[in-house]
Amino acid sequence: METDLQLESTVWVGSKIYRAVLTGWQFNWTELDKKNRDKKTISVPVAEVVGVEEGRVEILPQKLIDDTDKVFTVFYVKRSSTGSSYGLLWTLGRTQFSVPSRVLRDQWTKHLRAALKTHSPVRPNRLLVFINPYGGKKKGRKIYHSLVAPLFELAGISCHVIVTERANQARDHLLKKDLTGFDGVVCVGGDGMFSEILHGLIGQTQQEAGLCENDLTVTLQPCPRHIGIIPAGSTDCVCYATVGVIDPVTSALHIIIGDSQPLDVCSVHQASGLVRYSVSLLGYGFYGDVLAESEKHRWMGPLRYDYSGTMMYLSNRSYAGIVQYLPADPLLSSPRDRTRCLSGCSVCSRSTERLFPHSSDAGSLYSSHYNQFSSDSEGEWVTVEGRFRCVSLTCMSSSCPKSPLGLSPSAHLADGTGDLILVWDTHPLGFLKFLYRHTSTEDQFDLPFVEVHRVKAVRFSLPPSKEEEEYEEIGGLSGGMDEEERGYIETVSRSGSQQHLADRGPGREMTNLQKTGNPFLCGLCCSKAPAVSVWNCDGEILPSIEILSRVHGQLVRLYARGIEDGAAVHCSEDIERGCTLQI
Ligand SMILES: CCCCCCCCCCCCC/C=C/[C@@H](O)[C@H](COP(=O)(O)O)NC(=O)CCCCC
Ligand SMILES: Nc1ncnc2c1ncn2[C@@H]1O[C@H](COP(=O)(O)OP(=O)(O)O)[C@@H](O)[C@H]1O
Ligand SMILES: [Ca+2]
Repeated sequence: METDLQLESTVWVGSKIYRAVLTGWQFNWTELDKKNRDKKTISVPVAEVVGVEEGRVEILPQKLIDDTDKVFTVFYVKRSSTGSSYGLLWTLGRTQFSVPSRVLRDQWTKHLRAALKTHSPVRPNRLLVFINPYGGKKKGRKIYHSLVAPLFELAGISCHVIVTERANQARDHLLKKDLTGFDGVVCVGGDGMFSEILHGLIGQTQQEAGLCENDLTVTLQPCPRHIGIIPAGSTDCVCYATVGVIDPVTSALHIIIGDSQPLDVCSVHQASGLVRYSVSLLGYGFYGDVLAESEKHRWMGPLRYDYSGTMMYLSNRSYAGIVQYLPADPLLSSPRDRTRCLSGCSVCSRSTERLFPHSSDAGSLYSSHYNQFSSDSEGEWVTVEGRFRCVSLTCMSSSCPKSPLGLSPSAHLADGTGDLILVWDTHPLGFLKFLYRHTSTEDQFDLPFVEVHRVKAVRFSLPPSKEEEEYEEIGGLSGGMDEEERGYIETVSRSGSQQHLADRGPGREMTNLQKTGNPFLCGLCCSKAPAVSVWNCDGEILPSIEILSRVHGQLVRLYARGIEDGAAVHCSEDIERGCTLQI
């Protein structure tokens, strides 16, 4: 039987006989018994077919073609559980079909390819790929060329590949070069590399739209190009939180089939304008100190975070600060509602309607972005002041292999809000309990010294008494910076004027860790601790302490689909915790 996008015939897979049916949206093949009765059916959505080739074809580890006249091979997405990770692992499924004639073989390949074009219009044709050869365990190049490039080739995607030679090369390229013809940008690296792509694409989009990124109140234009992440970094949080596993093949398959996951982005401003964007972690205190310390130990690779985390825990620091936040609508969702943002999340879908009220399809999203920060609809700011172990803002769960449920397990990828986590100063064992709960399913917010708020914006400032001490000791915290970078550290004084660290005079205090060289003594015995910490912004140290951050709903789109519902099956602990799983 044959119509435009439909085809049905008898086929053989190995020695077994099947009836194969293409219905347009679905391709399936059913094993038949000797009396022609149906046995098992395998069904693949056309949207998840990766490619169709004439003959018997192998792709990995290398492409081998045996162009047998009456055989065609179909490649498609196959799911398997990982056991340990939250999401589902995708692998490349491959089935070789034999048919009675070459004519029928050609009909099958023609129809399947036509169905792919018709039903998967969002697939990328051309991609710009940046590889950071130094990220994570320095395996970016190998991962791309051995695991990813063959899949892109199979899917007929053409790629322009740039192996970076310096930090910020990818960002600068995106800001300066004409991106016409590229459907998306892929980064092979970690969260820092993703952040470069994020800055490049957001900046380039605002330039084209004539919008000023420095203006905190401006409604930024969502980026029309998708970002793909092939994980090859240290934390790989953005990949883990949007796909559910750290696996280059899974991520490559999401890119190939043109999956689309919107993502909220925080912009971070100081008085003089935009400082950076953040998606995974904007953290002051513990996470800032861990990052600053870890930069001195980059040679350790991903282990630098474990080492620095231990050192910073033992140094037992807390910092004074004033936190102001603008709460999000509590009727829409809450960071304590025990839901999980999964693929097709209803909270995020409703947010799309709210953020883009006049758009009926994704294509028109970019012309009707609702002003999310108009002063009349802002609401009331809340102010808290005190000493904190850490102050963190994340606009997604920020789950990662270190913390499978993340910094805020019920945060949403695309709801236009972020979660503000305030950990007040507490006893070292209390703080250890808080940190340890990130590695298990125990609720890290169910502690008396922890608060979590769903917010639209956050402001952080130093209490008046800290103003003088502000940068006295930042030299000890900005361990990863060279002299030149340190010179750039500046603050906004309470009167609003900016002052350079270099202008602040002599007498910079050493941190206790520097004085004693002993983290135990430093944390537990010495009295003088640094007065200020630094901000960790997705793995970069910010040059300012007093900042204002706001969430921009669904500012970028990733080639991902969120964590698939099938993952719920593997999360028995979550069900015990009473989670409602959002579908
Ligand atoms: C006693 C056990 C303590 C375990 C604490 C676990 C807490 C883990 C939370 C991790 C949140 C990660 C948020 C992501 C941050 C990344 O953007 C950033 C840069 O990543 P990359 O470019 O890949 O290097 N990573 C970090 O800042 C690492 C934080 C590690 C904190 C221990
Ligand atoms: N060729 C390069 N040399 C040095 N640094 C680079 C290069 N390319 C990218 N970077 C920078 O390396 C930093 C870390 O990269 P990332 O891929 O996130 O690895 P990791 O997860 O190990 O930190 C990023 O901030 C990025 O700007
Ligand atoms: Ca969010």
